[in-house]
Amino acid sequence: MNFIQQLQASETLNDSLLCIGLDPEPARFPGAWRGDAGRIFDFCAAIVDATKDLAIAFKPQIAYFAAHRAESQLEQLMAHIKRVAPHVPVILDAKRGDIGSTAEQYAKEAFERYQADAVTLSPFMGFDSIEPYLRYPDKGAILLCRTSNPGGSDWQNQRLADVPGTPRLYEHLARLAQTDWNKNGQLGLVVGATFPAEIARVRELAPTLPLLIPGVGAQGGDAEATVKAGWRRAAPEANSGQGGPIMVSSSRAVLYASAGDDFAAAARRVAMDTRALLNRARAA
Ligand SMILES: O=C(O)c1cc(=O)[nH]c(=O)n1[C@@H]1O[C@H](COP(=O)(O)O)[C@@H](O)[C@H]1O
Repeated sequence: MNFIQQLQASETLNDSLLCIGLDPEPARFPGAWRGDAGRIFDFCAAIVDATKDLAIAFKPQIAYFAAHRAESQLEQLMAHIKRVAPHVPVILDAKRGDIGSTAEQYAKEAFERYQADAVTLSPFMGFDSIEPYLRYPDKGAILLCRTSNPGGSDWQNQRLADVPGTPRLYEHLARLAQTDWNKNGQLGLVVGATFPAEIARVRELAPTLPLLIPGVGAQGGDAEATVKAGWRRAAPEANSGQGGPIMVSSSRAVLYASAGDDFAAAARRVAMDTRALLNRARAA
């Protein structure tokens, strides 16, 4: 199964559009684990175990592991997810972007070392910085397009020429990702839940691509507007050009729903509520 097929299967099996972000911060761990970077695996594994029937995908953020010299715990976590939730694809959030020869090493890191099903990438350096990832045709490569942070507007929302009607940078990228760059049909795009109008525009330009949509929960994005803007019912005919999956991602709101020993049960409750909210918007 390639990444898009994995997403379609997990959306159906877990009846979910919710991606759970794994951003472990030892300072926020519960009880006796607080401040203990040696518990990163235990914390994340408990969250995975509590939510594995609720998620379309998991998304570990590599910086939260590397900052604590916890790469071996990330390897352990990836193996754990494959073991207990083989039906839920894993996106390594690394936002890599570099010249081709270095990108080859990053691709190897994501797909061979960590066995990720997809990776997030910064497309700022152009197609040759993306191409090495396309040599793994079953894996997903998800390009930053219209990010959730306020500074996302600094570049991404600029027009390519100072002429009304000229595409904005994020629109140009969405079009390229849907067409010329998508050699093996494995590209996806990141669009922030904090900008629903732009999600709708990206969906117009990239009707079949998977969209990773962070920014609900802690960043205050509108979950309902996000689904309305990005989700389209798949048309019955194959290759109809519609209905790319969406993964609406939340990290802190799920992980730190409780600071107590009931953190995993609390994470499950928030994940259930968020999944239900997204599903109601999908049905509306
Ligand atoms: O690629 C991402 O996942 C990402 C893109 C983006 O535009 N905004 C964004 O917040 N993210 C990531 O999504 C997560 C957001 O976490 P919460 O705000 O806690 O839900 C972090 O790991 C960010 O690095």
